[in-house]
Amino acid sequence: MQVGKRTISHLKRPSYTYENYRETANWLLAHTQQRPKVAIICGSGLGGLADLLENKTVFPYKDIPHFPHSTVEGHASQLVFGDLQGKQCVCMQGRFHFYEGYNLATVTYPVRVFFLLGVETLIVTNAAGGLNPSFKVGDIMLIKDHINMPGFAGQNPLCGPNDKRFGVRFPCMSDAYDKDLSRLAKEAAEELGFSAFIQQGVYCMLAGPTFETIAECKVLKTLGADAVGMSTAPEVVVARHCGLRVFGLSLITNEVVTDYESQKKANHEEVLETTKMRTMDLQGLVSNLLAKM
Ligand SMILES: O=P(O)(O)O[C@H]1O[C@H](CO)[C@@H](O)[C@H]1O
Ligand code: HPA
Repeated sequence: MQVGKRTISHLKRPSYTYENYRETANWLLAHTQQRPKVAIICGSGLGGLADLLENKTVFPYKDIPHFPHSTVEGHASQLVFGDLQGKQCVCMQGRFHFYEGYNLATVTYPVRVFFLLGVETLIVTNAAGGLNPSFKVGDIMLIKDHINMPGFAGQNPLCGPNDKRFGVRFPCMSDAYDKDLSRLAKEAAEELGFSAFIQQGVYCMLAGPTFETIAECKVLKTLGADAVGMSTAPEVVVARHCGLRVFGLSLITNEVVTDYESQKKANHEEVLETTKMRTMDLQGLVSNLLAKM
């Protein structure tokens, strides 16, 4: 991991002020004519989604005031503005993870900036391990709900003083994932002939960076999780706090290991390989969803 001055200041940073978010948003508004209503966060290996955009303006994260940057392979570090299906969008090519050493205020920093840019809908994507035995590698799971496991242990991005300019102290999370958007995505997938590999289910976030033990996978299954990853929940919590509509999808990049006799081992290379196989399909799905929104 790079230990440049900038990285260290982000790791240590306890929180941000409203003015920090505002400065970032104002800087972006001054540097692009685009006024996005939709933001897309690309998961590991899923940065190709930004290729969908037309009339692009690209900002490396390092040039954007207060913006963190990604340290994980499969995550470029740039914010891409552009049009998709006639809608102005902003796409994060590279997200931030708790396991990188960032606190959750940093992990979720872009989401509040999007809110201040006028974004109304957040599309989150991730690579995830399949827990549900009926899931196959390469399936796309529309996220119905999540289990924010770090939240159980006190790591919720909304811990700390509440700024009412973003949202209420105790936000509801029983409606985290927008049902209408999910229905539209299902329709979009059916039209594209994707029904054979579309699933719906519950995403469980663990802190990472270790992949799960066999016993942990067994626990997650009994908790009702269908897929497991190391992201997404904090971004969704912060998005819902400030009133953004959320649609999420997980690409099932690997089957988790639940058998002590198995020789299989989870690894990031397999994760990235699977994302390559489904890149075009994911682009088609997101594009068709945007057309319906
Ligand atoms: O959630 P995204 O960013 O898609 O990445 C997933 O893939 C990586 C592990 O291979 C972890 O970062 C996990 O969270
Ligand atoms: N576990 C956790 N995170 C992941 C996995 C997994 O199996 N696959 C991709 N991200």
